[in-house]
Amino acid sequence: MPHYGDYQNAIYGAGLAGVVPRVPVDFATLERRAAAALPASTLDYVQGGCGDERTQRVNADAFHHWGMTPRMMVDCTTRDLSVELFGTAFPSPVFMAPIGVTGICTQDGHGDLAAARAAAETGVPLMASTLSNDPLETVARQMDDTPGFFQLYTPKDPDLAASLVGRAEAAGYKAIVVTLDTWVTGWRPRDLNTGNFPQLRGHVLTNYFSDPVFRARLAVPPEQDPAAAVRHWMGVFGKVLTWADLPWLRSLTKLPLILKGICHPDDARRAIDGGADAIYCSNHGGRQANGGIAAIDLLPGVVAAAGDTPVLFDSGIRSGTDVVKAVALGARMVGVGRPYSYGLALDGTAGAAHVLRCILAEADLLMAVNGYPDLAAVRAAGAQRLP
Ligand SMILES: Cc1cc2nc3c(=O)[nH]c(=O)nc-3n(C[C@H](O)[C@H](O)[C@H](O)COP(=O)(O)O)c2cc1C
Ligand SMILES: O=C(O)C(=O)c1ccccc1
Repeated sequence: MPHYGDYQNAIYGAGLAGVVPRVPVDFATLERRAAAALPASTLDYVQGGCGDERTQRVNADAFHHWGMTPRMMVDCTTRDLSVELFGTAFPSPVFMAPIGVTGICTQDGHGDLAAARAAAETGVPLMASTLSNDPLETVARQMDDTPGFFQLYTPKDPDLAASLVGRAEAAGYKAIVVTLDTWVTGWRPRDLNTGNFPQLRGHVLTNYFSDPVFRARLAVPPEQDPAAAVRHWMGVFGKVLTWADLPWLRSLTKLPLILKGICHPDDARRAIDGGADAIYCSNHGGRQANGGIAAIDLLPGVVAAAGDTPVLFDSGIRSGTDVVKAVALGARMVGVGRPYSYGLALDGTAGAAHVLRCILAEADLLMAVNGYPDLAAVRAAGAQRLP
């Protein structure tokens, strides 16, 4: 069982030798440092959100109106953060949420491989986005024994959808995560003010350009006419999914199917009735719709509706404390988004691994201090909504 809190001792020990962390341990400093390191266009895309970014801000701020009560005299010498999902044991509830511009978060353009190596080093699973600078097969190979998930952006071309899912299965991904909330791009003033949308500049489309079905639709290969390939991508990218599509989505794979972007209890029930194996409660980090409710405030309703079906969560996780609160409110697994992108930007694989280790160490030490020896105890303790 990993002792995540030991990372704190490692940092203090290095400090005795005059060595301080290359990447900050807290989110505010991490974001400031990443802002100075990333090209302005990438920073705007990663850091920005929809409208005046109010939903993005409340996602993170809302964690402050949930509080936990410590219990004393509990033997918490070691903490067990492990969870089970679809019969697989994971050492912790933390995973890396899919981030479609991971590729360009590192200077070499291979951020997807760096993130997959961070997964291998930490045991924190990566949900690999359809939008990637390296093919999903190459990304999977970097994960070693850490299970990976494949996030599907469902294209309008059903054969292409089937091809992407088939490739993900063959590459060994353990589940298919279908994102429901991004068939069209939300209104993002930062990117609009600079006229920058990375995909249109040919970034992160490798899974399409390497796909036999996608290639068969083009007059000439993407290598010969990248602009035409990007235009084809624009036409095919975002299918509007309705409940009528769920049987088809379900039929695409025998792998567990996770639906991402579900925030309403009725939608959770309908997804489960339609064969989803897990619900992923998320508002896309406030990037798609503004004027929304903080995702963490919607989680309890989704968890209650989901019953025994596991619920994954992301949107606003900035610390280990946030992870513990999300588990207390019923999340089986908890996704980290922007923070690991910033770790990648500052120090590649090591930077992302460091960000994840800091989050895990804080979660572990919080459980130690609060008298929660495992995640069942966290869940039983719950979190209280503050007035
Ligand atoms: C730059 C960026 C790109 C993203 N790309 C994807 C994607 O390709 N697929 C997807 O399902 N979600 C994508 N998301 C949403 C994340 O999976 C996740 O829901 C969100 O980042 C959580 O919010 P947080 O970053 O504030 O923690 C992206 C998020 C960011 C910040
Ligand atoms: O930037 C995003 O959040 C994202 O996931 C996306 C992907 C493709 C088109 C628009 C948005």
